[in-house]
Order: sequence, then structure tokens, then C-alpha cells
Amino acid sequence: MNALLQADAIAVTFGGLKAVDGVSFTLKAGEIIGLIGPNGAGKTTLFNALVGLQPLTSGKVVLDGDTVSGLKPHKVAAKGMTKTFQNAALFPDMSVVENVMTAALLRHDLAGARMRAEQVLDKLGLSPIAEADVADLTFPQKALVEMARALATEPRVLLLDEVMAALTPNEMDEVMDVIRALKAEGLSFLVVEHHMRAIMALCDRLLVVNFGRLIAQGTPAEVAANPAVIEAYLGHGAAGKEAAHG
Ligand SMILES: Nc1ncnc2c1ncn2[C@@H]1O[C@H](COP(=O)(O)OP(=O)(O)OP(=O)(O)O)[C@@H](O)[C@H]1O
Repeated sequence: MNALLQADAIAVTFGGLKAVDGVSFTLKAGEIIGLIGPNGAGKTTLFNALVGLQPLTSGKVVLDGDTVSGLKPHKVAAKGMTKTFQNAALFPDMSVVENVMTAALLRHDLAGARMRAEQVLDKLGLSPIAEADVADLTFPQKALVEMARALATEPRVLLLDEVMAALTPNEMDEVMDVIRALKAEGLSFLVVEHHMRAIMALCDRLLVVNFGRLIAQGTPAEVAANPAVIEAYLGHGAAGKEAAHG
């Protein structure tokens, strides 16, 4: 199957620092790829580069045959790729449905955006809290509303940035079930997540970055057995970070 997303030698430098250093990979329709690596490895910068929040120093991003690198984030979203934001950066003074509507306005007028937002909330089981203030939500509800907001832009590729950060294991299982259901409908995901249990359970493939470079890729089992990964990542603080979040 052809790649839906192709990242071709992406580089982002900040002054002399190569935050992302020539990363290439492909993502197929219906695939979930996990992006892992130690703190400061370049995961957030790579995510931001893919969706147009961070200009590339060099390289190219191609989404379903169209070059999207160089486009503003809303143009990349209109082409079908967007990301969630860490810590569910929702608008605190708006209701759940209004938060989701802000994203649906990318493709719809106000009335259409409300319909789209209601559809997405229904799909994620959030209709009962559509009119709730976001300030009153639980952590898993916030995670799902953040996903709903991204889904309201009708992406084909969704980048999930630590959506499970504050969740208990049971809550993580609920969110993973939602992600799997969306995958079954053909949506593709790139996932940054510090919970290794979630990464291992959810992802078809993993990309491992360290110092901005792709140091390994493969199935979760292959990556977990890769000595370079164990040295770079699992050997240096991953267990501690997992415990700190879990
Ligand atoms: N705007 C910026 N200006 C300068 N340096 C930056 C900027 N953003 C990130 N960096 C640096 O780029 C490198 C990669 O950072 P990035 O946040 O992408 O890593 P990360 O893998 O997402 O880390 P974490 O797991 O801690 O979120 C780090 O050395 C960071 O300090």
C-alpha cells in the first residue's frame, strides 16, 4: 500500500542545535506509529514540523501526494493532518461543544460546525457532557475532548501528543479503545506518549529518535529488543518517567 504520509529527510535547527536531524519515515492508512525517545530527543519539534507549526530547515513532508511542508497549520489541517495539544489546551470559558466547534469551523459555517461537533462528540461518547464547562471535566474527559477537537477538522492523519499523560491505567485503556476504533475506520496516527505500556499495546510500528536522529524503527517487540534503543532510551530514565506518570 502506498504511503499516506511521507517525511523525507526532515531537519529543524535552532541556532547550532539540530533538534531534528534528517528524519525520514512513511505512514500508511490505518496505521499507528509511535514516536519515542528520551527527553529532548526532538519528538515535539518533529510533530510541530509535520503540521506546519515549526518551519523546516530542510526536507519535505508529503501528505497523500501533496507537499504540505511550508504550509501554515490550518492549511495542513485542511489537507488532512493535525495534532492534539499537550495538557488538553482547551478554551476554559467555553463549553465542550463550543470547544469542538472552533475546530469544525475549518470546514464548515457556524451551523455546519455545530452539527459536525455534535457528530464527533457522539462518536466519542461525549454527548452527555456537550454543554459542560471544560473546567468541570475529569482528565480522561479532557483527553477525549482534545481528541474530539482534532477530529472535528476531519483528519486522515492525527498526531496525538501525550493525550494519556494524566490518566490511570483503566482510563488509558478507555482512550486506547477509542483510538483503535478510529484506526479501524482508516484513520492513521502518530503517537508521542511517555507511557510505554500504551505505546507497546497500541502501535503497529515505533520510530525511535535520539539527539534528533532516527536511531531505530520496527515493531514494538523489535524495538524493545534493539540494543541501541535500550542504551539510548530504556536504559536512561524511561522506567523512572513511566513510574512518574503512571
Ligand atoms: N524553540 C526552540 N528554541 C531552541 N531550542 C529548542 C526549541 N524547541 C526545542 N528546542 C530544543 O530542541 C531539542 C528537542 O526538543 P523537543 O522538545 O522537540 O524534544 P522532545 O523529545 O519533545 O522532549 P520531551 O520528551 O521532553 O517533550 C531540545 O534540545 C530542546 O531544548
